[in-house]
Formats: sequence, C-alpha cells, structure tokens
Amino acid sequence: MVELTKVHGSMNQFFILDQTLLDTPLTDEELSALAQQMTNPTTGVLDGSDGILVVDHSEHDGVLAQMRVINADGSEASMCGNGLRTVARYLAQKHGETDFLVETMYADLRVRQQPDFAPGVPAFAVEISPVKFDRTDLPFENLGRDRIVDEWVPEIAPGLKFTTLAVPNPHLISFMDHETLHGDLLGEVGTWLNGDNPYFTDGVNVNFAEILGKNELFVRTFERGVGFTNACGTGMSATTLAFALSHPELADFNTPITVYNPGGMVKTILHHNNHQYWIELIGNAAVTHHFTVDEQLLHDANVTPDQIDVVATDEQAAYDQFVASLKQ
Ligand SMILES: N[C@@H](CCC[C@H](N)C(=O)O)C(=O)O
Repeated sequence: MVELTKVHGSMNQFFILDQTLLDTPLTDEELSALAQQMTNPTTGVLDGSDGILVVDHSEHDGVLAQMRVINADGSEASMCGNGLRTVARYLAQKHGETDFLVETMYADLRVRQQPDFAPGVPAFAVEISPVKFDRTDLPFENLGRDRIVDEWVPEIAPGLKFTTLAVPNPHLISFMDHETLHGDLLGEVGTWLNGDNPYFTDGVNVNFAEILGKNELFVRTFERGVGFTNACGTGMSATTLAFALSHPELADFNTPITVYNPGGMVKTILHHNNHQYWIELIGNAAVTHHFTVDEQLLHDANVTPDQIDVVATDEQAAYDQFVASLKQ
C-alpha cells in the first residue's frame, strides 16, 4: 500500500504522489492517465482536485527533491506556485528541513517555511522564477508583436489592456472593474484560448484582476489544463508583477503585496536583482487528507473511493476560520 495526501494552497487542490515510495515509479503515460481519472470529481476520489504533484529524487547538486505538475487534463505544467508550497511542506516534514531547493521543470527554486498564517494554518514561501516576456517564451503568435505589457489587444477582447508573462508557465493578465471581473468574460476567454485558437496554441492561464488599493489585488484565474480554479499561485505572482509594471504608483517592490482570491489570500513580494525579476509567493500549505491505496491501482489509473483508506485531518476547519477572518 502507498500513502498519498490531499493538499491545498488557497483551495487550489492537489494529490501529492511520492514516486520514491513506489516499488515501480509510474511512467509519464501512467501519470497522465492517473491525473485524468483521479482528479475528476465524478470518477476520482475525495471530490477530485486540480492536478497531481509528483515528488521524486533530484539529480541536481544541493537540491532536496523534484516536483512535477500534472494538470487535471493529464498535460504537464512547468510550474505550480500553490502546489510548490504544499510540496515544500511535505518535503520539510519528510526530511526535517525548513529552507531548501526543489527541482522544477526549468529551475531549482528556493522554498522556506514561514510563521503560520493563522492558528493551524501552516505557511511556506516559494520562489517564482524565471520571469520571461518574449513571444517565444509564452508562446503566442499572430498578435503582431513580440511582447505585450499593458497593451490593448482587440483580438482578445475589446476595452481591456493585457500583459503576457511566463513565470515560466504562461500567463495572460488584465485589470478591470469589479463587475467585469465577476462576469462571464473570464470563462469565455479562458475556454477559447485553451481550445482551438490562432494565438495561444499551447493554451495559457488567464488571470483577471481588480486593484483594491495600494499593494492590494483580487485575482481570478482560468487555468490551462484545468479550467476555473480557486487560486493560481503563479497567476497571482505574474499578476502582481503586471500590476507593478502597469501601475507603478500603486505597487511597491520588496514589500508584501496582498492578493485575495476566491480560495483565500496570499502575499507576494516583487524583486528585481541583476536585471532580472523574481517573485516570492507566501501562502498556506494545508494537508486535508492522508489515504492509502494499492500501488497497482495507481498504475492502472483506477483509484476509486471504495479502494482507499482515508484519514481526514482537522486543517480544513482551521483554514475556513482563517478565510472567515479575512472577510471581517
Ligand atoms: N495552479 C498552479 C498552476 C498550474 C499550472 C497551470 N495549469 C499550467 O498549465 O500552466 C499554480 O498555483 O501556479
């Protein structure tokens, strides 16, 4: 039997699968099939999730472990900010460390344990980098330019300015009023740009944001490979940088910026060193369930509720209390 955990960062939910615990690690094809089956709220377990975070050994010097991100549709993402916080917590407990590097697809990223956000709400800070702007890094095409920073892009939507950033997964960002933010446009643009379209042929994470005040944002995200999520860590990080580039009088570097989202709240800190941007993302890392499953069912992508033994933690109640306190 193998133990997995269900976790979340700002209610962006994942299963953590540690390949080092298996007799035979899952192949890439098996990981993709498992993600599609297990994360589905109907065919999967524990009401599904937004993806699977796959932990494995790293071959890189000085790096504690590797994290891979498999989206709910079985595609692989280069990074996941909310997920990295939960993997940081998993690895911190497994190895007894509080400040270390985790290998991701394009970079070894620093993660650090932080003071709890609230009683029973553990928190971690993770590095979001590298940050890239060029068309080929997203990628996008047929928009007549090589980068988009706070520009009208009528091909995508009238009356809105957009910024595109890879951190390094691809993000499209726009700031708008409250009503537009909570209307239907995000779903329409997100669905279109993650399906057959002439601009973002690999798909893109779409972030709509409202500026709440100095160093304060609300962000909603439609994720590539997933759809609507409660929160997207790389999305909130990219949106914070787009905020500072488009509204420099309202967003400070080297200062915590509060980012609310439908699942809670995180803090981001923007940095610009040696001509490069990077972002710190600080937020909760909750473990809601531990469960055991026969390894063969993972290989067969056949993990169903009657075949797992689940132990729920009491962390969701503490998290709900934290979120309620944000609204007071
Ligand atoms: N939820 C994540 C981002 C996950 C990856 C995304 N779906 C993609 O394909 O780029 C986050 O917290 O950053």
